[in-house]
Amino acid sequence: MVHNVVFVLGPPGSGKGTICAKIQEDFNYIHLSAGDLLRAERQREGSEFGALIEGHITNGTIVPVEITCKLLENAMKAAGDVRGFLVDGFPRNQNNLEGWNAEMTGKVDEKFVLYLSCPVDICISRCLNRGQGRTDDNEESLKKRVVTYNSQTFPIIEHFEKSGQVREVKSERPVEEVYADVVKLFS
Ligand SMILES: Nc1ncnc2c1ncn2[C@@H]1O[C@H](COP(=O)(O)OP(=O)(O)OP(=O)(O)O)[C@@H](O)[C@H]1O
Ligand SMILES: O=c1ccn([C@@H]2O[C@H](COP(=O)(O)O)[C@@H](O)[C@H]2O)c(=O)[nH]1
Ligand SMILES: [Mg+2]
Repeated sequence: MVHNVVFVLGPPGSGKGTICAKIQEDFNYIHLSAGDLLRAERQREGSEFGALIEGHITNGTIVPVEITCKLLENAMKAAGDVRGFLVDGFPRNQNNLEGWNAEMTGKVDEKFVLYLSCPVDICISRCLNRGQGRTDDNEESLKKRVVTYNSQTFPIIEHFEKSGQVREVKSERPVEEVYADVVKLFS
């Protein structure tokens, strides 16, 4: 079975999780946040990757693709028959992209990349006020996450842009305005 996939990318705090939750509710797409899957794996008793994942999350660096891709693939297999998957926060660097392509080519139909663009100062302020107790929502980790985003993730968005796959939605606006533009891409 070939699964429809929409990648959702943008800086930390740009609203990826918020928008994906709304799409999931309205369009029978399943939201798979790579970060959430890694946080769950970090907490899983007996996981051999817990300490490694924690180190990467705190430092804003990127977990090797073998781990993240396996978590995503397992979640997709477990979901059953749905319209597609919103893969939130992945692929984040060249390693992620190459590993995903090696493992998933032929198993997925990549529809487009939803790029939520937002100025970094707004994103940082949103993360600092998110109130979810994330270990990486502090000034120090956020600085590192932004460096990683600019140096490794933005080039991946540029890569997709070159093949015409990117749909940019400006997400510094109120959620309902952002979502109204996103809906047009799924309708
Ligand atoms: N358009 C918006 N306007 C104002 N606040 C927003 C908007 N979108 C999201 N937020 C808020 O900003 C915070 C970050 O949003 P969210 O968790 O969706 O971002 P994210 O892109 O998934 O971040 P991360 O990459 O860190 O996981 C949350 O507290 C959310 O409620
Ligand atoms: O594909 C991924 C996704 C996430 N990470 C790590 O998790 C944190 C948090 O990710 P969010 O998308 O903000 O929830 C991120 O900074 C990375 O350390 C990853 O390695 N690979
Ligand atoms: Mg998120």
